Amino acid sequence: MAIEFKQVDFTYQPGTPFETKALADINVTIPTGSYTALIGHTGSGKSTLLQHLNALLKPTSGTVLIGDREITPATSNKDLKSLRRKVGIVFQFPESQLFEETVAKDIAFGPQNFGVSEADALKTAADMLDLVGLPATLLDRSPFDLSGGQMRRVAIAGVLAMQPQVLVLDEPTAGLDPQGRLDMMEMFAQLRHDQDLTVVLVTHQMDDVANYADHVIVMDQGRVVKTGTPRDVFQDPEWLLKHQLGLPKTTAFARQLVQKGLHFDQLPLTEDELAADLVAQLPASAFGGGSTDDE
Ligand SMILES: Nc1ncnc2c1ncn2[C@@H]1O[C@H](COP(=O)(O)OP(=O)(O)OP(=O)(O)O)[C@@H](O)[C@H]1O
Repeated sequence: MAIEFKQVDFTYQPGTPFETKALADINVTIPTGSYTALIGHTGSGKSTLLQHLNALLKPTSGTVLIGDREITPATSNKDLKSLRRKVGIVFQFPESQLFEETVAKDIAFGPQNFGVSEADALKTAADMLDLVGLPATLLDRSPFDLSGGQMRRVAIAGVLAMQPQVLVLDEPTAGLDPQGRLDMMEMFAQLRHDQDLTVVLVTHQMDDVANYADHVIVMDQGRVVKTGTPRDVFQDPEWLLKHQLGLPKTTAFARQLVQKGLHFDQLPLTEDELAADLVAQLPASAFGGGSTDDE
């Protein structure tokens, strides 16, 4: 399901001394099936834009097209339920929203709220727990007895239980250890593939953008200042610096190598790309033990 912003402005607390224009003239599309990363310096408007993806916020002016639904300043708050099902948002630290006695009940809460029978919702809960890589033995446990990473997966299972078409992730790996981060990012890639999801990821982790996204939206001071593939966005380090953004670690390392005289046709984005580029530049003699031609 595609989401399109047309000339969207958003102002917090208009007409008060606290009035803040958070979005200005946003014209951007999140294509169906894309893995879109939304990046930008703190305060650039990412969270505000994210809340427009399922009409938690409505534009002050302009239009957001979410699938076939058109959201304008005049859209009523009624009748947004089906939209909220289609676009599932995993907010930062979603585990803080767990509240039920058992893992099963927590995951089943959303579907039951939408009229699914208890038996069917509990069946869905079991399926979703499996989908997020947790064992069925956890179903009857209290969510509060789980590890932080497991709690987060349960919270994500609760969002997936609504069978969204678009999964929106707001800094989903914040606070996890490196292995936990990697596992979580791999899980989203797998879910996207298996569930045919459109994914929107808000992140400050440029490595994740390079490794997983295929479309990037860059924001600065409430405006979209660039859209493109990760390769488009990360080819101009000076431009990124100007917008207070960094490079993926691999790209930053490749840049150091360029300063020491190596050449890359394009700066590599991932470890695999860097390794392949370096190997291609090394002389055959660097590969010890392979050749017996001279003997
Ligand atoms: N509830 C609010 N009331 C008034 N102003 C707000 C509110 N929420 C955000 N803002 C302001 O809107 C602007 C955009 O904030 P937003 O949270 O969307 O940025 P962000 O890019 O998500 O930042 P971060 O990376 O720190 O999460 C900022 O100037 C912020 O101070």
